[in-house]
Amino acid sequence: MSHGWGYGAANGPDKWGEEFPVANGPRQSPINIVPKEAQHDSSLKALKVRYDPSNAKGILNNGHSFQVDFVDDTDSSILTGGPVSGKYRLKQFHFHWGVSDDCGSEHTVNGVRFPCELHLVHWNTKYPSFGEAVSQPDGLAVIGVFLKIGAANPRLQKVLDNLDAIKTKGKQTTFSNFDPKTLLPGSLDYWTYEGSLTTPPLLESVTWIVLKEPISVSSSQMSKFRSLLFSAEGEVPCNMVNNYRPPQLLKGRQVRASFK
Ligand SMILES: COc1ccc(/C(C)=C/C(=O)O)cc1
Ligand SMILES: [Zn+2]
Repeated sequence: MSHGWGYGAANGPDKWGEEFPVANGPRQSPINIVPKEAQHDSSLKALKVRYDPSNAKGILNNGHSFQVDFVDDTDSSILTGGPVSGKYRLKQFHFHWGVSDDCGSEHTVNGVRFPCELHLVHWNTKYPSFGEAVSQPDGLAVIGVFLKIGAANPRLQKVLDNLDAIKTKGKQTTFSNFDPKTLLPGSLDYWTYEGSLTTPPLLESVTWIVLKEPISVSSSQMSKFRSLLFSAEGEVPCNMVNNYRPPQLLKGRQVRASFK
């Protein structure tokens, strides 16, 4: 690719393999989840997340999505249990969404796409930093949460209220006192499989934990996501939509379910 990766025809997911050959690797994400083919594994533990709202630091338009970054220099916001061993620290969360309500999620369920998907990115504290963990096969654990059109979500709105301040690529603002646990559904039942980052560098370092139960988002709230721009201030405006990678080949991987 002559210019940075993105989601357009010239630099989108079909082109990423030119610069990032692991795009065609054995454990790429996202995938289509087929519940009937996901085996219940009774040895899977319940997911445990404990986040300290004071760890929330800032919110950034990174030109591909927007992310909320967390202070990760202590074990105050961690994921334990579930399919992982040890402690994984929360680094950031971000979203993927479509140009309309009929697409946007990265994982699909029986081929069904949701309008949006939340990713909470955690790194394994057996490594000294996120930067070290991101290239290790057990380096990251990402919780994926589907968003389904329904009632407006007041907890999500606390995040969306900050998007006007980060409309263009590179803009960031402070974002404090927020507990990402408020974005999780009532049930923490999950599917899990071994996969990868879904954006370049597409490193195969992620234990995916995809929650079965979606959270709600209104169509009006989805329009707020779509008000962001991929482009920087002063550039030709390009709406930030369809920032999702389509499902990748399973290549023999097993998807396990924490529930019957
Ligand atoms: C080292 O650079 C990185 C770039 C992106 C990511 C993530 C967290 C990608 C994704 O969410 O798919 C990590 C590291
Ligand atoms: Zn993501």
